[in-house]
Amino acid sequence: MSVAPIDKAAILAEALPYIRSFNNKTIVVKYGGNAMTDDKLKEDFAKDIVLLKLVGLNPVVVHGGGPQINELLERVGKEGQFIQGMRVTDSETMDVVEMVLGGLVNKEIVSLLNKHGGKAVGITGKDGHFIRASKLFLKSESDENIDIGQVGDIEHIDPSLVALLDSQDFIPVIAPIGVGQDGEAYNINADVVAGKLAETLKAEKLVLMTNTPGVLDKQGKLLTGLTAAKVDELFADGTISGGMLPKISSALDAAKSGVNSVHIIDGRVPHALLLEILTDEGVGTMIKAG
Ligand SMILES: Nc1ncnc2c1ncn2[C@@H]1O[C@H](COP(=O)(O)OP(=O)(O)O)[C@@H](O)[C@H]1O
Ligand SMILES: CC(=O)N[C@@H](CCC(=O)OP(=O)(O)O)C(=O)O
Repeated sequence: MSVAPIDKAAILAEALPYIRSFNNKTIVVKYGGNAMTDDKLKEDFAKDIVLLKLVGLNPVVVHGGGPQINELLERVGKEGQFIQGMRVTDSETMDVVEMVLGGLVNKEIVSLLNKHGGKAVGITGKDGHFIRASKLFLKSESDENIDIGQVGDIEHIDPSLVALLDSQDFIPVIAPIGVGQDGEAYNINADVVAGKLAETLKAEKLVLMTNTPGVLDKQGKLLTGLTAAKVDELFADGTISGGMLPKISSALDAAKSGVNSVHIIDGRVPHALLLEILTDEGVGTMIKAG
């Protein structure tokens, strides 16, 4: 479909108020492993991030890689297991998680951003000890601890490394791995890292990119706006499950902690990020604290 020149100009002009009001503001973008499937989409994502940086915003990328971890686990004869949306992580799985998140996925995103003119730097929470974590225990329905291995609960995020990179025009690309007291690695859900980082950096926006149009109701209809009360309802009646559980909890925590706007959007839609940030187009689900 070709767009008339006057319409193209109108679309560009529509971006001006957004570029102005987000000037120098931090935007945390979580790039989910499920949204990373297609090469063309990955290129488009990288171009969008570089464009945001060059027009004066401060994008910070946190990436996942759940499906990519599953793929390598399968190759070594292991099957991924999840409880409440969190991967059960024994020490062998932790090695695979570090290889895939800290190595393959992180460096692929860094390369793509740099190919399109960005100055991306890939880091994990071990770098400068910037994400400190301790062992996470999930709770059963009868309030008993469930041990899922080397999965981390974030104790503290030090914003100075990310701020330093931002100040020198680098784009931080963060793998969700935390570090414990004795230097041990912890696997942390990427949505949890993105939400906590957005809070710590006092980000203007948190955008979670995934593989659904947003949060769907039981009939599969998109819910464009969610409040805390509605989220409780959806948790209670089982509308939200699997990977959407930590995603919504993190989104809501970030909204409650002062992140101005929090969105879950469909990373399979080309340039969904630009549509969300620089146009009047509402895409996906917006999560509000109230
Ligand atoms: N109510 C819901 N609306 C949309 N997706 C949901 C819902 N409940 C569970 N999901 C699941 O959550 C998935 C997204 O979470 P996840 O697989 O962790 O993706 P990502 O890798 O992007 O973090 C969707 O693909 C879908 O299968
Ligand atoms: C504890 C836990 O579940 N960690 C995740 C980290 C990666 C992730 O969150 O990836 P997505 O965003 O693609 O789902 C995992 O091991 O899969």
